[in-house]
Amino acid sequence: MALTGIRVIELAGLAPAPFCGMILADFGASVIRVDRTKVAMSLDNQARGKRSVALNLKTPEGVAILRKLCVRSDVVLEPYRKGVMEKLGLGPEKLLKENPHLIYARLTGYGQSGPYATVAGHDINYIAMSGLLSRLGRHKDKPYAPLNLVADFAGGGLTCAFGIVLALLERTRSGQGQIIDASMVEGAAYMGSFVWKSRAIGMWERGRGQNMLDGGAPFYDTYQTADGKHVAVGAIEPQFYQQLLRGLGLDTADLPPQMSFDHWPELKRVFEGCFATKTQAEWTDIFDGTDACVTPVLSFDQVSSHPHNKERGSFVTDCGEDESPRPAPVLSRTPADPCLARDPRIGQHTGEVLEEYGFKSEDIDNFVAAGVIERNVPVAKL
Ligand SMILES: C[C@H](CCC[C@H](C)C(=O)SCCNC(=O)CCNC(=O)[C@H](O)C(C)(C)COP(=O)(O)OP(=O)(O)OC[C@H]1O[C@@H](n2cnc3c(N)ncnc32)[C@H](O)[C@@H]1OP(=O)(O)O)[C@H]1CC[C@H]2[C@@H]3[C@H](O)C[C@@H]4C[C@H](O)CC[C@]4(C)[C@H]3C[C@H](O)[C@]12C
Repeated sequence: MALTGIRVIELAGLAPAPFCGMILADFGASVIRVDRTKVAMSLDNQARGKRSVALNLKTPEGVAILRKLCVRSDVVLEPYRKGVMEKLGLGPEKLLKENPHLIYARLTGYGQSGPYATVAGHDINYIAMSGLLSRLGRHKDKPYAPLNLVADFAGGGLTCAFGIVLALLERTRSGQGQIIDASMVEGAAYMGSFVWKSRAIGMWERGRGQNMLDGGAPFYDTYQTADGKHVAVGAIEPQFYQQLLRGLGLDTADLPPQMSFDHWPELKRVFEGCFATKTQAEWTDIFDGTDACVTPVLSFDQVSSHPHNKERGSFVTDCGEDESPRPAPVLSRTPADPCLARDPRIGQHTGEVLEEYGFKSEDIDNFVAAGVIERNVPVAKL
């Protein structure tokens, strides 16, 4: 796999950093998640392929152990509020001095500087601060956050993983590590570059929910079908729009022009009436194989058995029968090979990892006795 041989230390966080760690693990990195001790249950549901070490960083021994892990690693990924790592004696200056090759990734909401740097926040706050949230939502409705996808995962976890891969690539030339300041506000804003830059051509001149790609246009929206399900319509280009009208049994001559903003509400009502006459499956039969850009809105239950996704193997099932998306994109020679074993328990790999990093077994036993680390070895079922 592309990242085989790369050693990553991920400090356990809420959602964005776990996703970043999972991406790296999916593509072959050895990812060790450092969990707190005395925790009943992991919050990490993106733990695929990771190992867990339970370490009390509020002890000097715990800090020393982490430093030793970082000396022999390529990447450390930290998801805490600005200043937390420095307070623990684990700041980047110190760790990079001990290991100049280390890539020190800091994944936060507001970044490492500025008046908000130390303030708590979540995805919705970060997309609000990026400007994007002001553009998301329906006409005459309040701004609406699309799950916690934009900042936490696209602007956060994925962007940070990209930064790590860039730094690893650059390190092959310079031999040096570096610090990555991954702010979810900036990651989300950057992901929104198309929106920013297409303002110049008037794409967002109208209010929220009244533009072509934000639910304003009748040819770029979802519609309810006769069985209460939905279809998604994305027929932007005139030649595809014509195919949409053909499938709906509508005649261009009876309708206002596609790009007449003032007629969009009226045209939407026409489309709503049409789509309400047949079931989702019936519309799928009509539109499948055409360029009308109409697709069923699939539920999580339906998605892996759709013939297209099924043929490509777009979803994987783990040993607990849980389905999830396979890693993307697909690399031809070195594709990801996601681990299908059960997620690690907190501290499941403490002993194994510490031995791998050169700790003696008697020292490991002493750390356990002192409450610096925890081992949680699963009991074999007979
Ligand atoms: C799925 C839910 C997650 C939702 C995601 C949400 C929408 C997001 O947007 S996540 C993005 C959040 N923002 C960031 O990550 C930005 C950067 N980070 C921060 O700004 C902050 O970390 C913070 C604001 C997120 C949290 O601040 P906090 O004050 O808590 O922490 P910090 O200041 O960073 O300091 C950390 C301290 O911890 C110490 N530490 C760290 N490691 C160790 C260690 N190994 N040993 C000892 N100490 C350690 C460190 O030193 C710091 O100490 P100090 O403070 O003294 O300096 C999930 C959200 C809630 C979940 C549910 C909930 O938990 C209840 C259930 C629990 C159960 O177990 C499972 C089911 C739950 C229902 C659970 C389910 C889901 O997981 C959630 C809903």
